Amino acid sequence: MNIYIEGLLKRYEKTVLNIEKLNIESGKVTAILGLNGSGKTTLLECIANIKNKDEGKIYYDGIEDFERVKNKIAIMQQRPYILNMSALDNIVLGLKYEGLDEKSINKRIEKYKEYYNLDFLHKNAKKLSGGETAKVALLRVAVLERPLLLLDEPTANMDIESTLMTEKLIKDINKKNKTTIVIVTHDLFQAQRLADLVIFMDKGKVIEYSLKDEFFSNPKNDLVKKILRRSDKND
Ligand SMILES: Nc1ncnc2c1ncn2[C@@H]1O[C@H](COP(=O)(O)OP(=O)(O)OP(=O)(O)O)[C@@H](O)[C@H]1O
Repeated sequence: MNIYIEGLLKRYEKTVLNIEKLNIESGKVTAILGLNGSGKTTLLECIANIKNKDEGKIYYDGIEDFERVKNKIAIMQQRPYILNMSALDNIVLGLKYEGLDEKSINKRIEKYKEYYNLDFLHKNAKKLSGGETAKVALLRVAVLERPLLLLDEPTANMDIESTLMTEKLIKDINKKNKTTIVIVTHDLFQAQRLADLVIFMDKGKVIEYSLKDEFFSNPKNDLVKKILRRSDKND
């Protein structure tokens, strides 16, 4: 699903999002990087219509009416809302809601189970660790197989192995289902491993947006240059 954004403004006490034009390409993985408070989550949540924008337009495959496309979009939020039931029930709830029968649900779950050691599936999801909770939250949206998947720091609480498996899962979803994926991350290496395109945000604006290789080898913006130079020195 293609996303085209025009004149997007979001204000609280001050303006936190101010995007003149942004095109998120269909079928690609786009990583959003940026410092704390730069507007990454707000952008993702405006796209998912969780937050109301103050001004501007967002087109989904050319359609501006969110109601017509809402069933094509899934979002994993930074602080996912976990229901007081088993981990497995949390994961299958969306599929049940969509009216899938038990056989189709089991088939769908089997497809995604191989990525992690899910020995906590029958535990109450409220009692899971941070990393386990993140896996439930991610699988819950992955199994829906919607054309647009928005992921807000999905691996922030995961160990290295789980992070790499999550990246494999994200790549597989993108390749097999041609899903458009937008992922917010603080991990430059993750963006390097995963993304086709990279966006860098600062103070609510997109200050750099390019193909991944171009972003890392030849950034245009001074702040981005400085950050990439510093991360090189820390290697
Ligand atoms: N409900 C709210 N009320 C007031 N200000 C808010 C609200 N939600 C977000 N903000 C402010 O909007 C700005 C952008 O926040 P946002 O969460 O989008 O940043 P972010 O880039 O995702 O940050 P981080 O990397 O820390 O997750 C911040 O200054 C934040 O304090």
